[in-house]
Amino acid sequence: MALSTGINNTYEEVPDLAKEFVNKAPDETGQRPKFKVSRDTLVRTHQRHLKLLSEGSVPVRSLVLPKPYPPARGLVEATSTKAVHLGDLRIDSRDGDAVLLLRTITAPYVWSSTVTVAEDETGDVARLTVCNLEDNVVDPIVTEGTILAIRQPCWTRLVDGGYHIRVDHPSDLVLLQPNDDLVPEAWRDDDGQNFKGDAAQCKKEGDMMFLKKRFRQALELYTKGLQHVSTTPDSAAEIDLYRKRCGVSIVLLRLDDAAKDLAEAIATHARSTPDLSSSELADASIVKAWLQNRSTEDPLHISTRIPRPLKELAARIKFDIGINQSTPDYNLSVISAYVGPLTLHVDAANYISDTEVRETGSRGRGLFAKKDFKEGELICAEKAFVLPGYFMQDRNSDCLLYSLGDGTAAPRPGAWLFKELVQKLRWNPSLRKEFFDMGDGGYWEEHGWELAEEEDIPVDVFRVEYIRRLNCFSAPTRSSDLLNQPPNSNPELRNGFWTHASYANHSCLPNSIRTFIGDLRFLRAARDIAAGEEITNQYVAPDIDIDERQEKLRTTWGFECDCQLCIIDGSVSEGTRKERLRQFEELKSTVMKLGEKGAPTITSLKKIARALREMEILYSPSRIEGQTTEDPYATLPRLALVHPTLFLTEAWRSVKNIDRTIEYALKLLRNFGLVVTTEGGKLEVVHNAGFVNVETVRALNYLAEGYTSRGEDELAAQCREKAKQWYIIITGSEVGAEQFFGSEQFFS
Ligand SMILES: C[S@@+](CC[C@H](N)C(=O)[O-])C[C@H]1O[C@@H](n2cnc3c(N)ncnc32)[C@H](O)[C@@H]1O
Repeated sequence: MALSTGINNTYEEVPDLAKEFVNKAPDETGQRPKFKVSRDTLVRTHQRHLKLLSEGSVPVRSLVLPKPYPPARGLVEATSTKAVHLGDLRIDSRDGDAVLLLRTITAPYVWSSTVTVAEDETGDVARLTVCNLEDNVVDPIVTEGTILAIRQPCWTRLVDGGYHIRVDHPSDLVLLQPNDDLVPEAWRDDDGQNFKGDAAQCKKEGDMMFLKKRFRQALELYTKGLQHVSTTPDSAAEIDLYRKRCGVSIVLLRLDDAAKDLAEAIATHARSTPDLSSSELADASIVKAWLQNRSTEDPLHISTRIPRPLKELAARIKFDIGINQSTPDYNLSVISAYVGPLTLHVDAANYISDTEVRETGSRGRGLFAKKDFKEGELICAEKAFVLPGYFMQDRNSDCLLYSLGDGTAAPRPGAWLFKELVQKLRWNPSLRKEFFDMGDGGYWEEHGWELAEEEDIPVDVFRVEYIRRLNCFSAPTRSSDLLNQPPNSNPELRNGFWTHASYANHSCLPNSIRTFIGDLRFLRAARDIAAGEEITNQYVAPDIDIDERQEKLRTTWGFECDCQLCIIDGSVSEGTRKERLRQFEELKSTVMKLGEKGAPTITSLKKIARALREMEILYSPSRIEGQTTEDPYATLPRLALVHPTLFLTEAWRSVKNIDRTIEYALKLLRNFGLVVTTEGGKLEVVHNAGFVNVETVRALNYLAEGYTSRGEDELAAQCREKAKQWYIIITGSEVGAEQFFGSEQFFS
């Protein structure tokens, strides 16, 4: 579908207008709408929008979250709910017990949200907008004739002056079956349009729908088939229908339902197999518990005692829910070869057992080592809770997320992650606890919302978004892919969510490095870590300027870093800080101009080296308050010096000056806080501040080249060894190392 500007499309919210409206329009809370729109007008407007949609007259998807309000809680029951009609509703005024029954009278418009026209029992009509639904045009959820219960309904004003019924939280919308107790008598007899075949026909028709990607219709047909076999037992058909419905649920990320159906399929198979009929496999609740227990163990040997198709589904469900193994046992080259933009999700168990989450004292909870880890060792590996897959190049997948409550906005990676998180949480109550245990920045507590002991955790979309923002990570398809990007390219990264490793707090001087291969996220030790030590990670590479650095951490994650680098950078006088930045910018522009002229001359390099020496003075003890002799930067990164040193290292290398290349490569490592000595022909990293990155790997490789040229082969080999170790730390595995190191130009 070609996207257009969406002119005349009033179903699509324009975020800037919506923001202005929310902040400036007079408060009409509790009032009745000023006018009613007739059924004809609503339907006509809707038909026009359906036409726009089919013509592609839609803008980029904008998901707009209004000002926060809590979701409806508990279950909708015919006895305990307060039935209301459209005529009873007020503007922005929600009653937690009220339920509005609606029946849709049009096909849905599905783009940024699902929009339809619906009537209540009295025949009154309204535009209904359902946001945050995992809806699509091919397989819509709210089709014409759907009966819905809207919880805590109210009128919401539209920017163009109209009114609609808007639903944001998944629990505020309940799709009802025509025979549900809540459904009014007059709407009950809708069976006429339904498929009337027997179990076999339901299955056949369901398969057809599945092939057409009409997954929800397939689900309905398999359910109907199962209703048939409940009255005319046929275990083979029953197993088949449960298995098929399980497969559809997996596609729709409904893992709880999938586990339930597969458990039924396995139990039915066991009951109808003489050898198994009296085994635990005949008890669906035991099988379901095994499917969801997060363990790789199979003490009942379930997977070896069931037919292959069921075994494969069991593996699929267990991997998708997440299983934990106690050893870091991964074939990374196989996993890496499998992974691609369309195959992000790998079949692998998590390894998290040698780390634990506990209170830190001042930074909330943190991740801690349960054993000693050597530099480079895998600390933990974890499959994503959610990592959306979509085509980066496809404009149709463009999507933006706006939160009108706090005025924030997120581009496509965050928007899709939000959408998929809502979907996964909505359909899998068993996975909610681990997600909602993550920090939401105090949002839920601030409002005084608490849950009863046994209460199902509601999917509050605003809370989901707070948790997403504070805990998600940007991920490339493979970390090693980033090494092959052209300089200064800024590839779009996906946004994903990993629950265990996300407890690692930030430090600018981290002891672990995170990497990604598909949806597997690895943490490796950037230096030796002792049992009991907190594991830290750089959320973002620190800015040179401490104020900018803290500002970024404050606005994105709500804290200021107090690592040793931040303490020392923060104790430098403002004058010196400004001077560092000024000299850095000046040098940067000199270097850029030089780059434009082609190969640098020796004279120009010497000039830059002189300027760098002057900058080094700005890091001397005399420049730091209260310091006289001791150098507070002795083992700390000197961030303003990194880029000029990097330039000089590469420039000396390009003019084949071996001694200078070695000198500046060592300086580069030092300026990253990696203090390296080569005394006695032995490479030793005497201090490692945690800045292991592609530049430091390259610096080691340049050292190896240089020492080789000087005939110092032993030292060169040690540099190469270290470079390879660091390559694994920064990419997660040794895949691609040969290509990376082989492509480097050696001195001739
Ligand atoms: C991804 S979570 C880490 C786990 C978090 N500490 C918790 O208890 O859920 C990110 C949040 O942790 C806290 N945090 C992370 N690093 C921190 C640090 N260096 N100092 C203070 N707070 C930090 C901030 O509240 C941040 O929003």
